[in-house]
Amino acid sequence: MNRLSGPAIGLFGGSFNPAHAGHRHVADAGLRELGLDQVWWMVSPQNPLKPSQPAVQSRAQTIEALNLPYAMKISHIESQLETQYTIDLLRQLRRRQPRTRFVYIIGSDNLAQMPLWKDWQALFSQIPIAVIARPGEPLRARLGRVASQMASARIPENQAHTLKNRQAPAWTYLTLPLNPISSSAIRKHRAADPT
Ligand SMILES: Nc1ncnc2c1ncn2[C@@H]1O[C@H](COP(=O)(O)OP(=O)(O)OP(=O)(O)O)[C@@H](O)[C@H]1O
Ligand SMILES: O=C(O)c1ccc[n+]([C@@H]2O[C@H](COP(=O)([O-])O)[C@@H](O)[C@H]2O)c1
Repeated sequence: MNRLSGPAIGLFGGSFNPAHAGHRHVADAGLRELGLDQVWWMVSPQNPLKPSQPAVQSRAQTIEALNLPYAMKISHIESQLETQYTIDLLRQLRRRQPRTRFVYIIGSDNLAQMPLWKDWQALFSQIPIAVIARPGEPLRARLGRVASQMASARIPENQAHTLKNRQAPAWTYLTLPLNPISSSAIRKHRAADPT
């Protein structure tokens, strides 16, 4: 089962407009439930499926304000490699760090949306994926197209800590206590009460 022996790193991509405690909940799950050595908070320059985002640096500052623990890093790798699509980023990262055990981490809203991503099946064949349940999405995501198409590669939640050592395709769905926070709710609240 063990294909690589380097550090186990969770790749946690996001718009982070702004970063919030729900993101920390996801990254904590990466360290605790997946047993990863590090989680990289990769600030996406521009999610191809979202409207134009504020500058990367200003969004990164909202991550800094969360005072992340040592095992979590803010990463600008997507800006450095000039990738916009996750599959392109992963291919480059795997070439640059062939021994590292990368795990890709997403919230369940992104699993449901994944058929819109570039080459999503290739993404599953590149890297193990951990999906963290999110309010409003679990049933739709679990029963969605991606989950059913990838059903044979799914590993039980109680084996999540083995994901980092598995050959892709392999994924798990973590039904931790849900965290309801979202960036859009924060933006809406701020727009309504800018004081
Ligand atoms: N509360 C949460 N629970 C689980 N996953 C989350 C939560 N908040 C964000 N995520 C996940 O974190 C990643 C980055 O999310 P993102 O920066 O887009 O925040 P967001 O709150 O989803 O933003 P918006 O509301 O603007 O869409 C995504 O994979 C998303 O699914
Ligand atoms: O590769 C794609 O087609 C793709 C489409 C939508 C989103 N993503 C990635 O998904 C991650 C989460 O995005 P977001 O906006 O939901 O935080 C972020 O790293 C994006 O680059 C990737």
